[in-house]
Amino acid sequence: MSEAVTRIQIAGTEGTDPYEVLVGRQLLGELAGLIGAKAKRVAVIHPEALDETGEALRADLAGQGYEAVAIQVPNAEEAKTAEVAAYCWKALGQCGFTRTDVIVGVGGGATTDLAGFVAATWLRGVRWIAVPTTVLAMVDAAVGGKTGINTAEGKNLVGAFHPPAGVLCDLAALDSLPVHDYVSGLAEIIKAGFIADPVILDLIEADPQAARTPAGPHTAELIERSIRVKADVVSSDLRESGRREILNYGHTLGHAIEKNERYKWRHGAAVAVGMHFAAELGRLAGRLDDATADRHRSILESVGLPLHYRYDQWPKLLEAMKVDKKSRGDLLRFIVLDGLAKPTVLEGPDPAVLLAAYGEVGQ
Ligand SMILES: NC(=O)c1ccc[n+]([C@@H]2O[C@H](COP(=O)([O-])OP(=O)(O)OC[C@H]3O[C@@H](n4cnc5c(N)ncnc54)[C@H](O)[C@@H]3O)[C@@H](O)[C@H]2O)c1
Ligand SMILES: O=C(O)C(=O)C[C@@H](O)[C@H](O)[C@H](O)COP(=O)(O)O
Ligand SMILES: [Zn+2]
Repeated sequence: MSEAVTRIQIAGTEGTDPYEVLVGRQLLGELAGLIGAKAKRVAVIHPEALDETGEALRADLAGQGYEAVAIQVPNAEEAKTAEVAAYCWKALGQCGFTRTDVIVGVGGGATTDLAGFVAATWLRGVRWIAVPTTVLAMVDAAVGGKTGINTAEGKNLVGAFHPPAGVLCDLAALDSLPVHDYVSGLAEIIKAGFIADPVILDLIEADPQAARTPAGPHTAELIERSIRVKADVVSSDLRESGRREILNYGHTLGHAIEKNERYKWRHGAAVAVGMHFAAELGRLAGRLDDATADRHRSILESVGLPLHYRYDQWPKLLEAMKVDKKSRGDLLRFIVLDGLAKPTVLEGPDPAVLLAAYGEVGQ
């Protein structure tokens, strides 16, 4: 694999600064430049699973003269709570964190969502840098400035648009990722393939088993292509006024499943079921051809992602979907495909069509 560093630009829009997503290895040397000369303090927010990484980063920054603190948070979705955000605010307050100081979020998407949210809210917004360590966080969560936490009522219901100053995707981090988490990230990569870049689908279909590990031949290309899809979308619609909604493909049902599972399912697994549902919905609404709809099942299954969820849970899922951020009043809205790489919005589908689509997913 090439040791070159790829730099992907995100445009600064709507009053925000441009920034870069770097993909490569041994990128931590880039951190000081991103932190900048004005910062005196740096807070490294990391999950329990990465305590050694978090502490090494803290020690390195302290060696460079910063007052560096490490803030350890729970793993995975347990970090995306108001209580954990309050714990982080307390730690920042206790070390006298000011508007020129910088937060570094190191971890998976749950950690970068939390760290970004803490950065967005502390003193009404401080600089932050994302160091994603899962494939999902590299290709999606750490890019684009959506930050947030969950509530009992739903996924990501509290949050802010607050782009990072930079994103460092060190591919070496993926070597320690459990296969279950690696595969979960493939769901967002496959999403990018269906909504915008079908070459992604071809690369995975060429050898689905190889795609399940970071040692696969196309790992860097899959990650970079997915980041480019996201970069293109968020560069033109940071605050989801329109086009950005396509990144929500599979998420309407996916988020409802996550809530129903009390956030114990991995996000990517729930989104995989959600994309299967969206494909069936597109097909039944007369938008999507059979071959592309069937391709969802085959590719998701080939890498080991789930297609199905409990049929008896439909009433609860329908209720949860009503608070999806794409809903307007009582109108449910879904991203579906008019064809491969042709995402569009389906507004207020007939409840019978929704149920029929779930009939293909529920078991
Ligand atoms: N903001 C966005 O635009 C956006 C986009 C997509 C997903 N998300 C969010 O991202 C979250 C999912 O992120 P995820 O799939 O990365 O899961 P995650 O953050 O829950 O991480 C999965 C597990 O892996 C551990 N981990 C992280 N890096 C590791 C490494 N290198 N080695 C070993 N263990 C490691 C974590 O501590 C955790 O236990 C969800 O909350 C989802 O809503 C946000
Ligand atoms: O960046 C976006 O926009 C997305 O929708 C990307 C999704 O993969 C991601 O899970 C996001 O957090 C969902 O956003 P939400 O607004 O539906 O909570
Ligand atoms: Zn997602």
